[in-house]
Amino acid sequence: MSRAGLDKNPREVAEMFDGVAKGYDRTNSVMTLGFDRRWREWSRRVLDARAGEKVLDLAAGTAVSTVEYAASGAWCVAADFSIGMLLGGKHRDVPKVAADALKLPFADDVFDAVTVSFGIRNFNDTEAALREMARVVKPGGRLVICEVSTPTFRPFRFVYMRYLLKILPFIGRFVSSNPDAYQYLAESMRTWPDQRSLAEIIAKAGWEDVAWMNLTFGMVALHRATKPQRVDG
Ligand SMILES: C[S@@+](CC[C@H](N)C(=O)[O-])C[C@H]1O[C@@H](n2cnc3c(N)ncnc32)[C@H](O)[C@@H]1O
Repeated sequence: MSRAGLDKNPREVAEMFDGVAKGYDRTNSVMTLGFDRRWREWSRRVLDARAGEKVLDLAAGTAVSTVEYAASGAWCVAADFSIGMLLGGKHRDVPKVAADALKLPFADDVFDAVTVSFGIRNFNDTEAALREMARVVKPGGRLVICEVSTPTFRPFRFVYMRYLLKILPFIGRFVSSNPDAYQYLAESMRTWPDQRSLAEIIAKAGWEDVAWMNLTFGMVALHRATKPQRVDG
């Protein structure tokens, strides 16, 4: 079965996710020991979507987070370029759109908020995607990113980087239909920027008030930011 390389070729990434879509939700819960529920819960709280708002859940996969945001009464759309993943979430009653994060099929300034959970690490140009997200969000609109990150407690970080990420592909052999994808998962996690570096990329892409909070010892981080208000004149 296919896996993407670290150049994150969009076709390879989409094919890889098509290949793991069946059973993705279950595998995800097993691999995270159920912590994914808590991380999604925190994302929902930080996003703070309200009735009447329009929210873009980008790289939404099976729309597992999208339905959680939609429970607030906001209009939430799940966008992803893996049709397999979107189909995997067909039982979830939210609008779904096939879309590439680097070329979104939406007009400028239409969403109140944009969010990405465990997706941005797979984009082949992080900064360009962040600029594209800023384009579709209204001035003053919000960005929330939930992504794996770098554990903050030094001894744990050592064990995590040295051992846990190494056994991930091995575990993938037992729980996934595409074990090679778990090799990619471990490699992409090891090479992903830490909390501060990602905050700098977000700011460089034009977002302001960038801040983050660590979840589960920093294994996951939630970054939030705001699109600057338009300056007249
Ligand atoms: C690990 S899954 C996360 C899915 C979901 N957000 C969740 O929290 O379970 C990553 C998703 O990112 C999507 N993705 C990766 N690169 C993308 C891109 N350039 N445009 C749109 N979706 C992308 C993949 O297709 C996949 O569904």
